[in-house]
Amino acid sequence: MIIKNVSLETVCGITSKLPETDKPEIAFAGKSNVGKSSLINGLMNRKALARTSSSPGKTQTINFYNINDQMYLVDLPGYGYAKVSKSEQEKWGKMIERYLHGSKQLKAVFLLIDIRHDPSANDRMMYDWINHQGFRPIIIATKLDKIKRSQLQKQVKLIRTGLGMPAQAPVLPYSALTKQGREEIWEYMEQFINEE
Ligand SMILES: Nc1nc2c(ncn2[C@@H]2O[C@H](COP(=O)(O)OP(=O)(O)OP(=O)(O)O)[C@@H](O)[C@H]2O)c(=O)[nH]1
Repeated sequence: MIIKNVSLETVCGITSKLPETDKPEIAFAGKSNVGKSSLINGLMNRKALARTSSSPGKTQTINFYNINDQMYLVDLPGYGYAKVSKSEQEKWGKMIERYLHGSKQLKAVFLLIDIRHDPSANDRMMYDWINHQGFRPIIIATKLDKIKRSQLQKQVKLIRTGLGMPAQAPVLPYSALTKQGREEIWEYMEQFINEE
């Protein structure tokens, strides 16, 4: 997709009413600090519209980015950040559930996993949960530039096994530094957007 204009259209806090948009939505989930804001900025060709930070746990809102008045990228709050209280995390869990369950326009959910690490218990829970909500999560393995090329297959396999993924399901590696993988992710997103 050629990005002509993007804007942060809606920011939802924990008690906000979720918007009912009339354009396809693609959502992004992942644990705090996995590189979600960096990915969303990269997909939008923007340096810093989505907040990036080295202090994790900042994104405690659901953000709707309008792309070309054609679709929305939906940034879900990062999970698993220890400094956010259990009760707060539970509230967010319910809010995300409300969104996944309630959105009429949600076409796909991408789940981000750091390519260097085994998926955590929280990652597995999120993966199962997205499945349970009726979506097939597409995995994006972030921070590709942090591993050697020779480690790629091994790390992808760790992610597959760790999440219990079916053989054909894709794992899309991405680096926010080099933008490697950006086109493949857009190709996937466009398939979902064009699907009826
Ligand atoms: N080397 C490298 N660093 C990355 C990459 N993606 C993100 N980072 C860094 O990882 C840190 C976290 O990135 P963010 O994009 O803020 O992560 P987030 O998932 O939005 O984090 P939360 O706000 O906690 O939800 C930042 O210091 C980024 O610069 C990547 O592909 N390569």
